[in-house]
Amino acid sequence: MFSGRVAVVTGSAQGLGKVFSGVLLERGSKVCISDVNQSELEKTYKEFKSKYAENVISQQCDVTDSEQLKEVFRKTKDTYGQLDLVVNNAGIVNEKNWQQCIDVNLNGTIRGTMLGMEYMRKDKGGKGGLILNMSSLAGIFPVNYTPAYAASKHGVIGYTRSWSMHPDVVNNGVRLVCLCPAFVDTDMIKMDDDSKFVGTDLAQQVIEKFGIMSTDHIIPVFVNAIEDEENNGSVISITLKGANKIPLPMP
Ligand SMILES: NC(=O)c1ccc[n+]([C@@H]2O[C@H](COP(=O)([O-])OP(=O)(O)OC[C@H]3O[C@@H](n4cnc5c(N)ncnc54)[C@H](O)[C@@H]3O)[C@@H](O)[C@H]2O)c1
Ligand SMILES: CCCCC[C@H](O)CC\C=C/C=C/C=C/[C@@H](O)[C@@H](O)CCCC(=O)O
Repeated sequence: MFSGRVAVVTGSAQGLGKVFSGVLLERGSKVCISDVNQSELEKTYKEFKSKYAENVISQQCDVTDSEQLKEVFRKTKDTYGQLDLVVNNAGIVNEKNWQQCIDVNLNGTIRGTMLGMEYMRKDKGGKGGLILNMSSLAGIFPVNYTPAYAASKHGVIGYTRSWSMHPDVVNNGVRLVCLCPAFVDTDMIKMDDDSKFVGTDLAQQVIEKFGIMSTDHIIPVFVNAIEDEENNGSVISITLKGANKIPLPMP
């Protein structure tokens, strides 16, 4: 299931993207890691390269820049000859610069999804595959201290679910899944920047309610989404209590 498969993971210099890339490499996949943060990307690349040799390549990429993202896909296909998995993981929290928040989280995911479909659809020369989009519990609940972030993550769910129901996509072997974790122990949840939230105290209260998961907590759900080839269109919440498929709300 993993051995010999080829993946693109955005925002993979650190945090969940780095963890996901490590999981794939450990299981024998080939991975193109990419991130806007060149210095952190270089460090992660060196670390992975020493363990996984030619199974890892790296390409700096800001997901708000279509040409840079296209280059990630081009390089991956040129190097490994195929593409089987796209993890649209790059994300930020920034309520002051809410435009950037939407552009990275939602538009970046849309760009990555479109490229993923272009490279993996059977009618376009691909072999089918999985597009795994990172949403959040903030894509399911309203979040009063990060409204733009919540909007971006709600958008990721709507976008992913919509394509997963399109016959041209389903019939050409591409499936799409959304992961929606609560708080995970990465730099994202650090209260280190006033521009992130509109009310750090409000954020703190919700973090206390949900607790903080280790990145390890997310791995089995990530692995299962890849292994379960029947899984298309799922939106999966992940909290300390476990993982649950969120049913479609009916009007
Ligand atoms: N940590 C959490 O509590 C949590 C919970 C739910 C969902 N998520 C989502 O998981 C994903 C990963 O977040 P994380 O917790 O690992 O955060 P993180 O801040 O540790 O990592 C995010 C990575 O994305 C990169 N990035 C930021 N802007 C980018 C851009 N324009 N182009 C390319 N890369 C960019 C960063 O440089 C960083 O390496 C995000 O989509 C986030 O919204 C995180
Ligand atoms: C502060 C860090 C910002 C990063 C956000 C991460 O993506 C994680 C967001 C995770 C969960 C947020 C949930 C918020 C829910 C509340 O606003 C509330 O509505 C939930 C109420 C649920 C209940 O009462 O059962």
